[in-house]
Amino acid sequence: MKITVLGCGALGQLWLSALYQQGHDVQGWIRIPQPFCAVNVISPEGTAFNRNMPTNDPQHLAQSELLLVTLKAWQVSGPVSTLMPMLNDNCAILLLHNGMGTVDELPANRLAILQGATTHAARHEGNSIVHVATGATHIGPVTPRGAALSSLADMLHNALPDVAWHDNIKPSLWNKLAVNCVINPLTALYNCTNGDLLAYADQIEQICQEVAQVMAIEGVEIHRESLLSFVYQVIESTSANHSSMLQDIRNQRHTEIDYITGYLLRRGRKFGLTLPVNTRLFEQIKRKENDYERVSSGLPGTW
Ligand SMILES: NC(=O)C1=CN([C@@H]2O[C@H](COP(=O)(O)OP(=O)(O)OC[C@H]3O[C@@H](n4cnc5c(N)ncnc54)[C@H](OP(=O)(O)O)[C@@H]3O)[C@@H](O)[C@H]2O)C=CC1
Ligand SMILES: CC(C)(CO)C(=O)C(=O)O
Repeated sequence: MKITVLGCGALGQLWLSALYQQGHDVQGWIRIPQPFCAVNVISPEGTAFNRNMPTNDPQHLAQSELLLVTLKAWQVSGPVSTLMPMLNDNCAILLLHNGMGTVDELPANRLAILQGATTHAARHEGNSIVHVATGATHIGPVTPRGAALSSLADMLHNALPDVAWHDNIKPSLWNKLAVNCVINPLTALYNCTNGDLLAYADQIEQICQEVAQVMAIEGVEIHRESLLSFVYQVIESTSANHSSMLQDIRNQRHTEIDYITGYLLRRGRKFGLTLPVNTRLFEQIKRKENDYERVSSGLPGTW
């Protein structure tokens, strides 16, 4: 299959190497137009994949059957909107990122758009991407034309297992959002590993209670206790992790809070819910983010 992977960071390189090794005709799409990028991936078993892969070929993009988007949530709408007019009518777009709400930012279109959530873990180490842990990727349609594309899950599964297809992807995305609403802001505020969050049971329960309220109104069937136990399961299975938000804050990078807690608050507000616990967490993370973003933009600290 002809595929373009937009965003050649940790997840992007993982997919580029896996799809290439499965025999697919794959290119990357990077910010700086250049004809290739180095893809260096170290598998969980320690095997290295090192290869220069083609990038930014407009003809390859126009013929692609899949645009796999592995950008951070806040990076998605700009480049995807720019590339959309260059895609053919039968090209599917698969958004693979933490958080929700990016699909609402895209211009009106008739394309097949899918979204997914993954539990694979990969991180940058020097010039390489270390595939720290294998996991599962859940994908499904977020526009009507995506509904017929379950065969994509099989193709992706053969490259980087496990991949599961869901006719209704909403519950998987909301469950992942719940996990991120708990783990990401709390670890960033307490500057701790995911496992250390076991000491904050009351706060975890309050966050989950508010998320469950919004999920119920969104029509996602959920029991408060099972959501809580799912969140604890992830805390335990990723206990040694430093969450992506903690890493973003430590490295003074823009976080995904607007698409995690921010998305929850926007959906809650639509239904008249105030969600005080998540609102406070959102404000605390934005304050941290604003501190360094204001400094780097050269703006004064107060206005
Ligand atoms: N890594 C992981 O283990 C997991 C990640 N996720 C989620 O997946 C998403 C991607 O994460 P991850 O791969 O770690 O992130 P990375 O930051 O490693 O990758 C994003 C890549 O996109 C590039 N990029 C940014 N803007 C553009 C643009 N306009 N055009 C082309 N490329 C661009 C970035 O380049 P540059 O660096 O130059 O900005 C970077 O290489 C996030 O939502 C993350 O939360 C989910 C589960 C696990
Ligand atoms: C599941 C979790 C919390 C793992 O660290 C994650 O998705 C992240 O760090 O962004």
